[in-house]
Amino acid sequence: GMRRGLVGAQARLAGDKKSRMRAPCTALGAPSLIFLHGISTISFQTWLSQFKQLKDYALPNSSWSQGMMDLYSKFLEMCKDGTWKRIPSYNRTVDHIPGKAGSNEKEQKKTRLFLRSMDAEGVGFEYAMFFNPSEKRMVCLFQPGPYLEGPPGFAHGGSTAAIIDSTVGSCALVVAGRAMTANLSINYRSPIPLGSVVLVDSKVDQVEERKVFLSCEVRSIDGQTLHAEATGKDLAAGFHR
Ligand SMILES: CCCCCCCCCCCC(=O)SCCNC(=O)CCNC(=O)[C@H](O)C(C)(C)COP(=O)(O)OP(=O)(O)OC[C@H]1O[C@@H](n2cnc3c(N)ncnc32)[C@H](O)[C@@H]1OP(=O)(O)O
Repeated sequence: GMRRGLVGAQARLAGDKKSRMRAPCTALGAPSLIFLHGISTISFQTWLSQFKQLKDYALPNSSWSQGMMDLYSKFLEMCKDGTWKRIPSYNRTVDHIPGKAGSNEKEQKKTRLFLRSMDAEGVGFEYAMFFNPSEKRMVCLFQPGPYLEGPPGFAHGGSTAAIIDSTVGSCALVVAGRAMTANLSINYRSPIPLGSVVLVDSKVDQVEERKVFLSCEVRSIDGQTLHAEATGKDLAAGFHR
């Protein structure tokens, strides 16, 4: 139903030459409001994002291994009943903030989300996140590329810290609203081979006023290898008083 609604909306927009001629610059404004009816907010935003040219980087590309693709499909399947939600990923933090997406302010144009700083596909951080609201759990499918090397053939500890921080941080963000990582403690248990796929699995354990306590494990797909474990504390809001 949702898909049919979108296709219908696009067809109507494309076919409505009169309104396009009358107001070519308001394709995002008035006409889109008409189509809001009957379309869920999320799918509407997804549909809208194509006009704002926001590229979602958490979608499969040719660098993804079969293991990454299989895992991604498995999580997409688990999204169907609403248990899990796919989290889109843009290359600027500001585009994740509702109401600020697609903002063209000069200064913001120059910034990039650290994990999306490499343009070539597959060389750096390839990842996709899924959120489970009832478990307050954020899982990140992560395939480290060749430019994240630390020890020969293995991921740099800083890159592991970065993906853990982002996963834990996104989890805190979704659960508690605006949040900053105040503390992150990582134990590295076994090196992560470059090009392999691991699961970064984080959850909120406790919330005490502004303090959000999180834990995280990085494991191989089969769960047999523990690569890293971490605990973190995020502080929600208040930091921008
Ligand atoms: C959806 C997709 C989106 C995708 C979007 C992408 C997501 C990316 C996420 C990236 C996440 C990051 O990298 S964040 C960037 C890295 N982090 C930072 O730069 C944070 C730098 N630090 C700070 O700005 C500040 O220290 C804060 C905000 C963390 C805390 O300052 P504050 O707000 O003034 O709080 P403060 O009064 O000091 O402390 C409040 C209480 O917390 C405790 N507390 C404070 N700091 C700590 C600490 N490090 N460890 C333990 N406890 C602490 C205090 O003891 C106190 O407890 P009590 O006395 O009340 O009991």
